[in-house]
Amino acid sequence: MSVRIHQLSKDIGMENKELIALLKSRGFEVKSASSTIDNISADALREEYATEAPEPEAPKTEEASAPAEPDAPAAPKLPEGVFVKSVADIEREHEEKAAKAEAEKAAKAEAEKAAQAAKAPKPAEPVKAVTPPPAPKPVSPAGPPKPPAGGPPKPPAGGPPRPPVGGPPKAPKPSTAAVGTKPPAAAIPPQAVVGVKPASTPPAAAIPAKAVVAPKSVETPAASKPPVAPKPAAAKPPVTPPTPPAPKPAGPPKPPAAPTPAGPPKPPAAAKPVEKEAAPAADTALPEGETAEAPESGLKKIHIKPPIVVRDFAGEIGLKPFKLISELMELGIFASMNQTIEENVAVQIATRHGCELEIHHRGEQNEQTGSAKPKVEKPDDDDPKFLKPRPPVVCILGHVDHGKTTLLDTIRKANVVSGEAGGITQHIGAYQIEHNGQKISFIDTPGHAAFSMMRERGANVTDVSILVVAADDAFKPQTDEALKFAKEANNAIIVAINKIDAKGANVDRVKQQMQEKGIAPEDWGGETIAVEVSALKGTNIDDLLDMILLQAEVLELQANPSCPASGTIIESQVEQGRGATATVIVERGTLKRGDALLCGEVYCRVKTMTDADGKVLKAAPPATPVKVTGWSDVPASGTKFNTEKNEKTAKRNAEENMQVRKLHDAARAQQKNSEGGAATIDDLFAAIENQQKKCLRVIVKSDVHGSTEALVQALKEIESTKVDLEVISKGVGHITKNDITLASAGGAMVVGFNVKLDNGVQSLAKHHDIRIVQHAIIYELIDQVEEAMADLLDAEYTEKKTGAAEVRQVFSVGKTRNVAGCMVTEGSIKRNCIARLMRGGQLIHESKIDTLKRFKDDVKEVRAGYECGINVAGYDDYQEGDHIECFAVEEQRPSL
Ligand SMILES: Nc1nc2c(ncn2[C@@H]2O[C@H](COP(=O)(O)OP(=O)(O)OP(=O)(O)O)[C@@H](O)[C@H]2O)c(=O)[nH]1
Repeated sequence: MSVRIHQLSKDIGMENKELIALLKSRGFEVKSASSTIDNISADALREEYATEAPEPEAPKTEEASAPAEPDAPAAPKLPEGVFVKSVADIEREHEEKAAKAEAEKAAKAEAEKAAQAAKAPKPAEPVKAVTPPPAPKPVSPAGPPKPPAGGPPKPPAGGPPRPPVGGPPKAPKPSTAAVGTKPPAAAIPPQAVVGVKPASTPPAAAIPAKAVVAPKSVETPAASKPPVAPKPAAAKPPVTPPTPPAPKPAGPPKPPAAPTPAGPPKPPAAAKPVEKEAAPAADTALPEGETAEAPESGLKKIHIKPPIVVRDFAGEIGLKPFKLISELMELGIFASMNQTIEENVAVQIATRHGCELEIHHRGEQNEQTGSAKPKVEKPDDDDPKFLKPRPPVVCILGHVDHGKTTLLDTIRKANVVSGEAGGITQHIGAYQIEHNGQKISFIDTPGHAAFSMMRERGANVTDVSILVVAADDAFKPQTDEALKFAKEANNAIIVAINKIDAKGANVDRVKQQMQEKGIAPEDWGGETIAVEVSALKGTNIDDLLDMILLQAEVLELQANPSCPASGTIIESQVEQGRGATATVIVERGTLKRGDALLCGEVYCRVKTMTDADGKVLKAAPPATPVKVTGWSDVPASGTKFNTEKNEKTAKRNAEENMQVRKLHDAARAQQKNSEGGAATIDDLFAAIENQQKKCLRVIVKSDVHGSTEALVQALKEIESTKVDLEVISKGVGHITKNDITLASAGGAMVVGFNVKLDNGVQSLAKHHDIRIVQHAIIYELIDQVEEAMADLLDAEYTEKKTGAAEVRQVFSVGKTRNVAGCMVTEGSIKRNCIARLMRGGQLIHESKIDTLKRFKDDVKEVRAGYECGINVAGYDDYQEGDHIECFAVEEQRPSL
């Protein structure tokens, strides 16, 4: 809506020209009386001139009616726009100015303070609170307040300050009101006020606000002018004092929608407590629109636990996995959704997406947040007050056939030896016995060299090592090795000098060797307990047990039986109908049925627990060996296990461990590849040579995990410069059809130790021409594998000199043929054997002997010391003194 100039000039009682000039001076683009200006500006002008117009009449209406007023006639003579101020007006103006100056000061000071809080106190209130200064006339809250001049973009009132026209009434301006309400004015930072709606009609709101903002509001016409009443007001004095807004302060306060810093003031909070409120607001309360989440860093915290899998990580930082993958590619990292990424890469990506990454490693406690994975065991698990005495764990070590199993058998009063293939122990056994009311746990370890790893493992989980030395054989290499393990494991050592009943037993020799090896026996002045026993006859077995308990007492063996169980896998295998089983030693806590265990990449929910005699146990306290079923796979012997919260957690952690391992494998492979790139020429030749080498590929299957390990180790130790051995797969359990399929694909043979064949395996192997070697004795098996390796080599042939003859005379036979008359000087000459004719040490001809005669008869063989006639095929130019040497070619088995 717009208003034409001529209409407006009528309304405000001004000449068109004058109005046009005025408007031009105020920046309006008006040319003629038919030009228009916007309604708001027009209203502002009306208001302005309506305020001024009544001035002359202001001095009381009643008086105005008095005709005899001496000065009255003079008034009209004054030039337009000029008015005369009364003394009171002038005084009031001075007061206002002073007050305003004060207000400005205070406003500045407080505005600075409040600027930070930047929160808009309620602007409406000041207006409301203001009692208009000497309102010259009774005011009728005539008409709705008009939209402010300051509201529209072109505030017509914003022009140069207009000289007061209307006289005194001009004073009651909002600015004055603002002065009167210092505190609010001060508290309101400029920005906060901008856009603030006044208490009256929403659009008009800016007026009081502006008045407050601009201390010079007295001179800011539009802003400072009170809203003008509609037309009629122009002629009459009904000045609209600032009060009008007051009645409507509660009017539609703007919805606090605009959450900009300059957002609307809060309607109620308003005026008075502004100062009080403003200050604390700066510290604590955040302005609306800002979330409490905006910390100083502005980063969202993410807690994550490695391995960092791409898909999970994408979810955490709110990215689509494919987006994350492409970002990783930008960084030169090629990872699929299920692969893991390095921590530093994750941190980099997280930061890029406004997140702060906090990585909690396994077992690491987050001290700050406490949000890391809860510890499996209480920190006070090893607090002395929880510790209770526990049985000793004893291992029996020694050279093969020195009587370890017999000793254990005697101790257990059970015949274990007879059940063993080849009479040797080939896998670890763990048992518990009771002696004098006290328990002792035993671990039996194999003595064969191939099982040194298992022996080492046996020594590492035990407290006491019994070193069995046969009195008739004394210390052997494996005895020394066992001693080394026992020392390294920091075990107490007891030497059992066994077979004292045997013929040739020499206890002193053993003791002598003990002294030489730094474990002098007690009766020789040393500190090592040595017990002379006969495992076979049971001699001194009780003494040995007494000594074990004595050692245990000295060691003060204790453990907390109340905490979650943890321990070590002694041996593991796959058993028909039971799946993966493992013999474990509980080291801390009590293992119970239903417990969830984590062991590297394998987890378990304990299904059954049995002791060495097959007795089912419900709980296994510290130092108890038990066989556990319920494993997800065969756990590796020698690895530690611990109890997890539940099966789900155990499974998840096992999967994580697997991820980590795969990551490491990949990294290692990558490193290997990169190292390969820097090969020297020598490496290249070595590689070519290796390629020319034959290679026997094998799949190893064995009854228990430890035996598989031992067998693989033994196979790798087979030395050969001609054939390599590569184990392409190893496992526990019977030989299956899968093994044959794998062997067929990989060109391998299957090596089975102490295992049987599944149904149909034999025929499948025949069909695929796969060789299977199996044996229950490890060294027999190793021999067979060596043979298989040698079979890959080409046959070797050797020549053996079988005889020699010297040519004494040359005879002609027929017209063209000659025969050498010879004396056999060495061995024998056979027909058809390979012969070399040598002359003066030089080879003249090599061929077969096709004619061998004794006198006139053809013979097959002529021995040394006899004469004979010889013809070497394809040659007849013999000379006296030539030598004929005969050879036999023998095929020899290739050696490794
Ligand atoms: N005379 C005599 N023979 C014994 C004694 N102890 C064991 N033997 C015999 O020694 C042989 C080997 O006994 P094992 O108990 O199998 O020996 P080992 O040390 O367990 O052997 P590996 O299991 O192969 O390490 C068996 O024939 C036993 O009968 C003993 O005290 N006296």
